[in-house]
Amino acid sequence: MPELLDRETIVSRLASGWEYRDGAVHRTWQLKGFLTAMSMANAIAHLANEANHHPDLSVHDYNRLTVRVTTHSAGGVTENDLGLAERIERLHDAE
Ligand SMILES: C[C@H](O)[C@H](O)[C@H]1CNC2=NC(N)=NC(=O)C2=N1
Repeated sequence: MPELLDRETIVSRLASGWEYRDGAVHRTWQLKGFLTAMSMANAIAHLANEANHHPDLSVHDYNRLTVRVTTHSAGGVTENDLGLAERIERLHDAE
């Protein structure tokens, strides 16, 4: 089982815009519209499924997308979560 990381390690490795709270790393984006937010959610879903690491995704308030990444089996944030957060971040940069 992957090892839980401590707060200092997590916070020092998060890209700007990401937050650590309640045992997970989160980011919310405001996109151009509802469909753009849905498309980004789908792109994340594909990437996550390939990695077999599944975040919580919420499209809300018309054009906002919130992603929450944690490792359920470990009960908190592990290397897998920081890795997925980085890949999501790169995907967003590319869009
Ligand atoms: C069997 C399979 O590898 C596990 O159920 C995986 C799938 N995706 C997962 N995703 C997340 N976020 N946490 C997990 O603990 C997890 N476990």
